[in-house]
Amino acid sequence: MEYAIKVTDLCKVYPDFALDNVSFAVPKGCIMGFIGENGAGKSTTIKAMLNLIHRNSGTVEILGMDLDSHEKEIKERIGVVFDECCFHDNLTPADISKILGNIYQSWDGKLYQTYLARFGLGEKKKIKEFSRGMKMKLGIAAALAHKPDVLILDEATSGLDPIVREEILDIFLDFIQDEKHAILISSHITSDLDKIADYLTFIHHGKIVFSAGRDELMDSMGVVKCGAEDIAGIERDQIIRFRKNQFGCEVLVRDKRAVAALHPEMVIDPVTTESIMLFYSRGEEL
Ligand SMILES: Nc1ncnc2c1ncn2[C@@H]1O[C@H](COP(=O)(O)OP(=O)(O)OP(=O)(O)O)[C@@H](O)[C@H]1O
Repeated sequence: MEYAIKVTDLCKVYPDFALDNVSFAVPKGCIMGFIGENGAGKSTTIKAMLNLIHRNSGTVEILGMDLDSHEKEIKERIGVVFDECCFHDNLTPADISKILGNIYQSWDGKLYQTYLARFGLGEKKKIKEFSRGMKMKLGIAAALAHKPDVLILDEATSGLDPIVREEILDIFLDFIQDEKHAILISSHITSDLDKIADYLTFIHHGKIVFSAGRDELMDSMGVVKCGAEDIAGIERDQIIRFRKNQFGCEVLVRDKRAVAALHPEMVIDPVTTESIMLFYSRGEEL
């Protein structure tokens, strides 16, 4: 498999937080959803992957190039959007086109204008007059207009209403039709990831808990609904996490078919990205 992004043993130490040997890889032609609760380390990983903050150790390869030795070439071929607008308030979208046209060899002013029109953004309006959602859309238009091969998005759809979000998700799905392309997207909006992500990487307290195909996860894992006393009957190696509630217990199991075969009487619900996150973040281990 060819990878667009390969992060290996990335470590970053802050006084009260550390990224602990973070490793994951995004295959070409795929969208990777990067999930984890607030403070789990998603933005720190993304910033360290882009050399925006110093990393203590680890390597990052993007499009087959090492970040440290090919930073300039890599930055020409990736589009990055953060949840905070990175353009000065007094600029207009037209100013940004001039600036980015001087930075990126592959800047396509016409394509940029097409996205501005599609997102309903006036070229002459100052960014300080933009709403949060408009700023996010501007960031996405700018990231796409230099025709990158890889998009890296940190909470880039968080300020957008459901209609615009759906439009942006369609743009991402279009983008990925080119099998040389790839997207890494961190998001708390797990329903968006359920629509577009091929892979999910889950980070918890600075450590990767899993990085796997979303279909594979959804197809294998299940949530057993049972009484607290029934947990003991489930095979120990099947239990990932459990949560008690007022009605009994919910157990996230590794292989729902194997559990169903052994316990035909048990009710097993499908998982969602959100339920997996909740079990890992809030659930208990046996
Ligand atoms: N410059 C910094 N100095 C010290 N600690 C920092 C710094 N930046 C981030 N951290 C800490 O790193 C941890 C991870 O933060 P990070 O922003 O990566 O989380 P996140 O998963 O992106 O969270 P969110 O979903 O809330 O955006 C937090 O505990 C945060 O306080």
